Amino acid sequence: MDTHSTAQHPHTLPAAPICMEELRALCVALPQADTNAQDAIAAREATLCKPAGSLGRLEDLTRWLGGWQRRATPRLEHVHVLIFAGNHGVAARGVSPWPTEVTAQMLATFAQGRAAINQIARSVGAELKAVPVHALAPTADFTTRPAMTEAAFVAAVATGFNSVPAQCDLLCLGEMGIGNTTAASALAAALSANGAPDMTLTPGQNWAGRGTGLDDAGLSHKARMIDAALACHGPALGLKVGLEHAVNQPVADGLSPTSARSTPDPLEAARRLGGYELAALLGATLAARHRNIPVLLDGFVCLAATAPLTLLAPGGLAHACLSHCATQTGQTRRLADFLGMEPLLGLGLRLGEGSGATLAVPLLRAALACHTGMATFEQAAILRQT
Ligand SMILES: O=C(O)c1ccc[n+]([C@@H]2O[C@H](COP(=O)([O-])O)[C@@H](O)[C@H]2O)c1
Ligand SMILES: Cc1cc2nc[nH]c2cc1C
Repeated sequence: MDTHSTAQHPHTLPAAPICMEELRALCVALPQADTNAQDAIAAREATLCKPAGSLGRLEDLTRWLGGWQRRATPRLEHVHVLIFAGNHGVAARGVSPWPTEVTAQMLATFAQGRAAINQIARSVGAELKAVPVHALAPTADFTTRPAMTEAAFVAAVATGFNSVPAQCDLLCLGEMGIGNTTAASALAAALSANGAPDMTLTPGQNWAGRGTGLDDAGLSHKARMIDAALACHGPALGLKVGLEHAVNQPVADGLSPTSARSTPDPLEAARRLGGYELAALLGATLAARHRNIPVLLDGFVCLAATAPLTLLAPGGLAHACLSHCATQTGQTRRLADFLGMEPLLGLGLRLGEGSGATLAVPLLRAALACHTGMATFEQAAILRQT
């Protein structure tokens, strides 16, 4: 029995979902943070020898860790990095300057311990695992049809769900997949329209970024491909397609723009516009929530992949922190603002692989060290002026 755990969690650990209905049920029946642990942490924080609130977000992070770990004394002994890798049919449309072979080549590099994330994980004392999803077979080109079948989407979610280690104090999530910033952009555009007045989609150019290094012409082409995907799937998702999306694409599932459903479905958006590794990221984040594990999300692709959780249940991503935004004006910032999340780091990071999430681990270790190691005012014999 763990003496630091403040309450027995009432939630039994669910199995991975095997169909959309089970997945949806798991996404809406989420355990909440342990408020007893959070209150105990806040109470101790107030006694520590520093002006109240002077450690800023570090104080919030300790409370966040404890609340989701359900521990008044959180711990960071077992920190894991999980990278999900997948390939994308839309890559055949020239949306990335790199060939899709790079996805498998980087997986081999992770296995050899020679990628950036291997060095970062080692340097912060985290264990790394990279998982190919759907055997790296590409999704369908989502500019003309859904990226995944329901069965393959749910199987990829289950891969992520089942990859979360049983003994884990903090999970850093990352991804690898040539073309996946186009999928993330299309998904972010669709999901953010969920909150827009009248469900109107914003143009692809609002969501397209340079990814792994597109030039200006490549960036415009990528925005057009995102618009094509939105034109194809928007109506079936109940989203209003604007003129900028009208690029003579076939309309998905025989729906016309005027026969749009009135209830948008974030999981259906993820199936149509996402990718296998994005689905696995969703599954891992969902499993972490059901297993009391706080999560660090690595940038834009991870954020877009897991955004359906927030749209399906209020606070669905409350157990997750966004590690970084490369810039203050890019699409990660836009999506973070939409989801009400504030990144921990900047640093101009735009690698992926879980690099930003893992770089944030020392911040959490420092926050925890302050919380557990500092003297109280009483121990330090410090009195406030009266
Ligand atoms: O995380 C980021 O900010 C980020 C920005 C650009 C590219 N990436 C990585 O680059 C790959 C996708 O880029 P692209 O241009 O092929 O869509 C994928 O492996 C991501 O991990 C990652
Ligand atoms: C070389 C390379 C390494 C990566 N790591 C994550 N995404 C990547 C994309 C490329 C192209």
